[in-house]
Amino acid sequence: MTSCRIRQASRGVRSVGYGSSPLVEGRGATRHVPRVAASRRVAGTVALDPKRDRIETFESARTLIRLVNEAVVEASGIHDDTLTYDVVTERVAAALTSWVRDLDGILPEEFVQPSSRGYGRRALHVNKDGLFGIIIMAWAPGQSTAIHDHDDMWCVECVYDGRVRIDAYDTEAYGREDLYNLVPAAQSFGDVGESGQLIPPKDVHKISNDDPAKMAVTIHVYGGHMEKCSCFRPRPEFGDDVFEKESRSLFFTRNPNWCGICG
Ligand SMILES: N[C@@H](CS(=O)O)C(=O)O
Ligand SMILES: [Fe+2]
Repeated sequence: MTSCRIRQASRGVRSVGYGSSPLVEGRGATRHVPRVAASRRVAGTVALDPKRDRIETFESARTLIRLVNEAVVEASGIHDDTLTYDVVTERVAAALTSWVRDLDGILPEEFVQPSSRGYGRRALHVNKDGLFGIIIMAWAPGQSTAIHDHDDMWCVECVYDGRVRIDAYDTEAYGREDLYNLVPAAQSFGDVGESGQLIPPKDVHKISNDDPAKMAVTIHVYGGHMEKCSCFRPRPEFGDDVFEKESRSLFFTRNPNWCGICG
């Protein structure tokens, strides 16, 4: 459950967006090269200063956290019946889009690395009062989620790099508590700087990077600490569109190469 004091009033899925990013071979692993701020691109070349760039990415990430915090806290502090999930998600979506597009936001490179064990999932920030969490996801070509929900939390997703596909589903009771008919409801694609909202109970979806060659990176803001969600497993013995709902724990991607002095 979200600890956000925001009343749910409407629901829906809106499209997200993505762009392109190169993959280069690093030492022993494929390395994803983060986007470079547009202001640093000069006639197709980039003036690189690795140390300055590195510091700049953390400064930029702090700006992202501040903008999201302002959007959520302002919306949460208003005790008004007219305030809905729509308000907070729209404010957060505007903050994310503005950070990516207008501010040329750039993330520290460890957040955008692919993982061979499924899409990369790394926490950038968890609000100390449990109001929201910002998770960065890195999608290698072909990687995707299972069909899942968001444990009753609102969510805003924004494309930072590449392009993702979002498949949304409607759920219908099947006649047994843990079984549901899933009906494909909407398919959309997100490009760089585009944001989309997912508001329960209309939040059953799957995200994938179906580009065969390009990475995608997305920024996800949830209305709390999301430590579990429900996944929907096909149960063809009951019918082609019948799925069983199962609770799953969510984990963060670990990369042992991050620590240079590990014993
Ligand atoms: N909800 C997924 C990513 S997405 O499909 O919204 C996760 O937290 O890993
Ligand atoms: Fe999700």
